[in-house]
Amino acid sequence: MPNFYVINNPCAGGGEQSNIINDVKKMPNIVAWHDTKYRGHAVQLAKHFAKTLQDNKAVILVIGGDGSLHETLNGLLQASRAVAIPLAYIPTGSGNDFARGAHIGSASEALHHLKSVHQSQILTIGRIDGDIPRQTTKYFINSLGIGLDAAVVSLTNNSKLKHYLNAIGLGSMSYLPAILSAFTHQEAFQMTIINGDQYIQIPSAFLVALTNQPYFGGGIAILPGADLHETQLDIVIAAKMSFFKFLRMFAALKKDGSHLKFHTVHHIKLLPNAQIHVRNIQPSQIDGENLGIGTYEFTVNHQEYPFWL
Ligand SMILES: Nc1ncnc2c1ncn2[C@@H]1O[C@H](COP(=O)(O)OP(=O)(O)OP(=O)(O)O)[C@@H](O)[C@H]1O
Repeated sequence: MPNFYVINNPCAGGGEQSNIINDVKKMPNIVAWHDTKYRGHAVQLAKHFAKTLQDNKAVILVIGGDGSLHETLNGLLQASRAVAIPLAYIPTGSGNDFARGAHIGSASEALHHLKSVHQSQILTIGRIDGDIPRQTTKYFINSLGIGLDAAVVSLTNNSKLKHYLNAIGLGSMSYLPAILSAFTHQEAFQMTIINGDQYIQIPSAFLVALTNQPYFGGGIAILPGADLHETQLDIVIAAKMSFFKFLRMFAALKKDGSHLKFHTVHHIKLLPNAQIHVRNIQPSQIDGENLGIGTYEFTVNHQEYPFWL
């Protein structure tokens, strides 16, 4: 039986998950419990665990949304520990895209499933090095977006509507009004991708999603065929289009994933050390968390991480 070291975001999903929290607390193998107290706290807690834990049965159990899982993964990897500590997860956020991609279901299903896991499994995560927009290394579990989806994340995370929709169990719907608002303000921008020996120029990018799994934005299947087990990352780029065409593309995405056949949508499988350059100032998001605005010049790679799922 693993020893669970818990990082719980009490504010995830609007803080409406007290029943699940009580059930998790009853598990006999919880050896440490930390509630996050501020944005970024999970990074510090995870880094501390990675630097100090000497328990070879340790598993870090994250309870929260994609943002808390993202922070924990980054904290664990920033500590450069020789042997990685596996990550378990119970989704209590608003969007819960990782839970969808990993097929672990709702919080109660994930808790039920967690009790039957006996070993970790290796999943792929993304790693970016460079100016994003500041010089740094970051890891993502779901996606990194530049342009429209990042503007949507920024509007959603700052909206009161998310709070109200969370309260009535419709948190994942909170992205829809933001999509409509962001569309009217988002300008097209130029980007360059160096992928192996291919030099690809996109003159009027609008939405850029570097993705590790099918979902982003609270259940939007941007790349239906993607798989967390696949040792590869993809990039989906939508060029600027009319609002009418955007609605048609969105309808195709919702219906059967045929948005990828639109000539305004590009899908590229990324090779190791792919380089992304965006010289216009744009917003960006990583796993649903705002990264701010800036220009971009970074390298993308995939790597493995053990998950207790
Ligand atoms: N005590 C806290 N007070 C305020 N913010 C917090 C606290 N603890 C964590 N956070 C921040 O809350 C943000 C959102 O967390 P999280 O992603 O877990 O939930 P969510 O946004 O509801 O879910 P999802 O990302 O799946 O939509 C993160 O940036 C995290 O750092």
